[in-house]
Amino acid sequence: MTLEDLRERLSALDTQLLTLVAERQRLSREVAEAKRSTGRGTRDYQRERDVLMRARSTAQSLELSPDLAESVMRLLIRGSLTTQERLRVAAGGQGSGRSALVIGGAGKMGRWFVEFLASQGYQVCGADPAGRIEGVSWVADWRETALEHDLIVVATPLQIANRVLAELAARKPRGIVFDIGSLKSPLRTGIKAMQDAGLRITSIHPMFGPDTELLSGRHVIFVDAGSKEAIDAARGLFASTMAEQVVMTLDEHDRLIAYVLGLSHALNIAFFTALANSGEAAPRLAQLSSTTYDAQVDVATRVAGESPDLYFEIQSLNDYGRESLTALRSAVDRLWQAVSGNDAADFAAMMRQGREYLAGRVREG
Ligand SMILES: C=C(O[C@@H]1C=C(C(=O)O)C=C[C@H]1O)C(=O)O
Repeated sequence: MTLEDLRERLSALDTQLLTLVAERQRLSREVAEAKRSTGRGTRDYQRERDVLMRARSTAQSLELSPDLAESVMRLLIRGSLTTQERLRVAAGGQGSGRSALVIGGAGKMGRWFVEFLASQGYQVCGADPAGRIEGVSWVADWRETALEHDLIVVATPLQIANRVLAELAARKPRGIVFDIGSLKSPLRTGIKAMQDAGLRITSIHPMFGPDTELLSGRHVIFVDAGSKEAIDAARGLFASTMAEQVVMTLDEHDRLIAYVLGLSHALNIAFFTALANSGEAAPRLAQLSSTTYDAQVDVATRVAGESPDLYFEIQSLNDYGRESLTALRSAVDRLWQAVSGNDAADFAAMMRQGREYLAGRVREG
């Protein structure tokens, strides 16, 4: 057989494989329906384990790599979970007959919320001078609307969000209002103005990016701003997803985020800055690779591609931001001391402490 013949056979096989994948996706939609009618949850870890174990043993008998089989099955399970979650969100949606306004609707997370709310049956209006989404009713300036919506989502950059909340407090909308800011300290005065006006305000932080399709394994943080009705409604929006809900206070949120976002961004910024300043070594590094270096470069590349304005806000506007940066500086100092002082014992102590700490927080893949 020629190379062309062989490739033709491969292409035919690929079509067959994808036809089967489509069939699997169709069946998983039926499974979603069966689970919903019997009141069962979407995700079933036991079943997933069985599917993966079965794939591994089938692979073995076919002389195929069990790791390859497992990776393929993980992708397929992810695909079917995404489909099932979407169906459940649509079926469980409380938006029918209700309206929502997304202020900052053309931004990355604003768009995510426009689509998420529309999929729950909300009549969504976007407000953003910077752009619009085709097929969605839109105003450039939210102040032009009568603010009669059942739900108002504030999805603008942080400092604007604080001003929007303060202005909303003066307009006294009857609906439930929440922001989706990555930090809450810069929103303190806006949230307080809403509380003082007796309005239904809460504050949420979806811990995922705008490209996220499957919420399983993701967290959504809900900050209690004193209105039970508002926090319950916001939590209700995510009830039919598989996202994990966490409730905390404003200060607790920012202290944790100083590490979860602040520290990890800072570490990557320090990493690529050190690399970029490495002079002659830099071009040669590109030709080498090691597992750790490649993985770190991947993360750093994503960080370097993010918005400098947002990332600066995340560092500078957090009341607790200096705490995590100081922790990073002390850690680098200690490493410096251990290495330059030839202190192998302290170096080993750092490694051991890290291993023990990280072993306590392994997450499911
Ligand atoms: C399809 C199902 O739903 C989910 C997806 C699975 C899969 O794609 O194999 C397995 C378990 C569930 O988490 C199911 O429960 O069978």
